[in-house]
Amino acid sequence: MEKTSTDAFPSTMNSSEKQETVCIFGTGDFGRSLALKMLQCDYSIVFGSRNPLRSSLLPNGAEVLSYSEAAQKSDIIILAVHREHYEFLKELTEVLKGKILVDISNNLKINQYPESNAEYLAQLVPGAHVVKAFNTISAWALQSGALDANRQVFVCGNDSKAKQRVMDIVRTLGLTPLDQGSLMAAKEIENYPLQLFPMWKFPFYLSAILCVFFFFYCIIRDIIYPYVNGKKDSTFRLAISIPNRIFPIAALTLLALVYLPGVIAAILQLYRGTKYRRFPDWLDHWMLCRKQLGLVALGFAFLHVLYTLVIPIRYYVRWTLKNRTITQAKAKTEDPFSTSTAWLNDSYIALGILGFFLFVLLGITSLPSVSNMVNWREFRFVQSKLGYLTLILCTAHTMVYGGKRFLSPSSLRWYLPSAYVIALIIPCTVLVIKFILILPCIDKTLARIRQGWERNSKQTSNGQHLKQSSIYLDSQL
Ligand SMILES: Cc1cc2nc3c(=O)[nH]c(=O)nc-3n(C[C@H](O)[C@H](O)[C@H](O)COP(=O)(O)OP(=O)(O)OC[C@H]3O[C@@H](n4cnc5c(N)ncnc54)[C@H](O)[C@@H]3O)c2cc1C
Ligand SMILES: NC(=O)C1=CN([C@@H]2O[C@H](COP(=O)(O)OP(=O)(O)OC[C@H]3O[C@@H](n4cnc5c(N)ncnc54)[C@H](OP(=O)(O)O)[C@@H]3O)[C@@H](O)[C@H]2O)C=CC1
Ligand code: HEM
Ligand SMILES: [Fe+3]
Repeated sequence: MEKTSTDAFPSTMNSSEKQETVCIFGTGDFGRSLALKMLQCDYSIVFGSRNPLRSSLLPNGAEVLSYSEAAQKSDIIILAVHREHYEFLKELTEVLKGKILVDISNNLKINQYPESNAEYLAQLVPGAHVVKAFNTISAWALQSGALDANRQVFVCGNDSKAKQRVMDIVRTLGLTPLDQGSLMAAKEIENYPLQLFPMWKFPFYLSAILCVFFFFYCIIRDIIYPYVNGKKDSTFRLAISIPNRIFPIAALTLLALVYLPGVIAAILQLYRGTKYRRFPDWLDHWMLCRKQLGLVALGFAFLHVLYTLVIPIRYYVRWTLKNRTITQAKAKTEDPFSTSTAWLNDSYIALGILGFFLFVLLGITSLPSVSNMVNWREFRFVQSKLGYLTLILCTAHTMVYGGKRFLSPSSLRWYLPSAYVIALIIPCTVLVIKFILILPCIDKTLARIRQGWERNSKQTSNGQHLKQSSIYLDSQL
């Protein structure tokens, strides 16, 4: 599309303090809500409607005309009409020439049409300057003022002056415009409101897979095995014992998976000898949802702690203790006190408590109100260094919990080791690789690569450098 300057049209100011006149096509929900908000901000509003005389419920102070009459009143026209009805604009091509057409439309499905609604509009009315905006704001939020959750308005368009004027309106309405570039970005902007928690999808699916896998694993080891071998009904374990295995295991595994992409990235950088090559998409995406992975892990850790707190009041636990005491009294024997067991027991619980404390600290620093108070270095220190310490403590907690039984053949059931042994595979792998990576000789090379040094620097010209998008997580914080 050719870029014509929007200087040609002067902004239609009514008086010194009054804002300009803006035309809104369509008297539906969104058109009315936007008009009300704009009138409150001192704009003059002219509606364009199929039936100017029959339009009702319109905010006081707004004028209603036919589409072509309304278009002549302003050089900014906000199109509050569904894409399916854009056809009528073809007849207005002459009137709309050189005007700013703001496309606010959304679709019902991702990629519903081959081209974005805004690009389609630009094809329909080639003489106008199409700007995409407002589609992520709901009519209800505009009217009720409940915009705290999302004040961001993504804006894109090919004519920078037209885009600037729309961004000025957005700002005047008390919203935050975010320039997303040319109209080519419209498709992505239109997809935003249709995505349901995009960054949470991977963590949720992953935790669902982990939980299902360990659920069946525990059912086999803790319920089916005792039944087959001793006709014992252990189904009551489904309520607390098994969840209190699945949840901590999920917490530990997910925590390790937060730190695994960092070490994979480091290995890739070492192997390639440069930081200027993009990571594969899967790694990029994984890196970008580490915060969400971490928070889901924290949720599971909380559940584990709650389930652990109720252990002493469980009937099964009280019965076992009482029964053992009675059996010992009858047999006139007693368990000798084992200092090493006491040490192991206290140690694993202490490690769990400390690990959980740091875990919560990580969660607190990820709250925007807290992360905004610390600078980038401090945030990285907490997230990276304390994060690894959390992983070390939680892994140690699980290992010491295994204690003397850890890897002993007697704890195998149908050749299956205890669930926590499997849960330790990923955390231990991450910690071992991290340990290797921080060995001085490797760490030095990695640090140089991350400062921009390249092993084969002669082969790559500076102009071709591609920045890795995943490392820069600041936008997420
Ligand atoms: C409860 C909880 C909450 C979390 N909240 C957040 C959150 O709010 N936000 C968030 O982003 N993550 C969050 N996370 C995820 C995680 O803690 C962070 O992503 C953490 O930074 C990952 O650490 P890393 O060492 O693997 O980091 P990486 O960023 O992968 O860094 C690895 C190493 O490379 C270095 N490095 C990385 N990039 C560069 C570069 N471009 N140049 C030079 N050196 C570089 C770093 O100094 C670091 O030593 C959370 C995790 C948990 C468990
Ligand atoms: N509602 C919301 O919360 C949001 C809506 N949007 C977008 O805003 C646009 C308008 O949405 P909304 O106001 O909810 O929709 P409505 O159905 O409430 O309003 C659409 C308006 O379009 C006009 N129109 C023009 N031609 C036709 C036609 N052939 N058939 C029917 N109506 C026509 C009508 O106005 P008239 O009768 O005056 O001609 C009608 O009132 C959509 O593109 C939507 O995706 C974006 C973000 C949020
Ligand atoms: C206040 C903090 C914590 C306490 C008091 C605690 C206590 C316990 C206890 C008592 C057990 C044994 C449960 C049983 O006998 O069934 C256990 C097991 C376990 N804990 Fe913790 N824990 C804490 C935090 C954590 C954290 C933060 C993690 C990991 C992220 C974790 C991971 C595990 C794992 C993987 C097991 C083994 C589960 C199994 O297979 O039975 N714990 N913990
Ligand atoms: Fe143009």
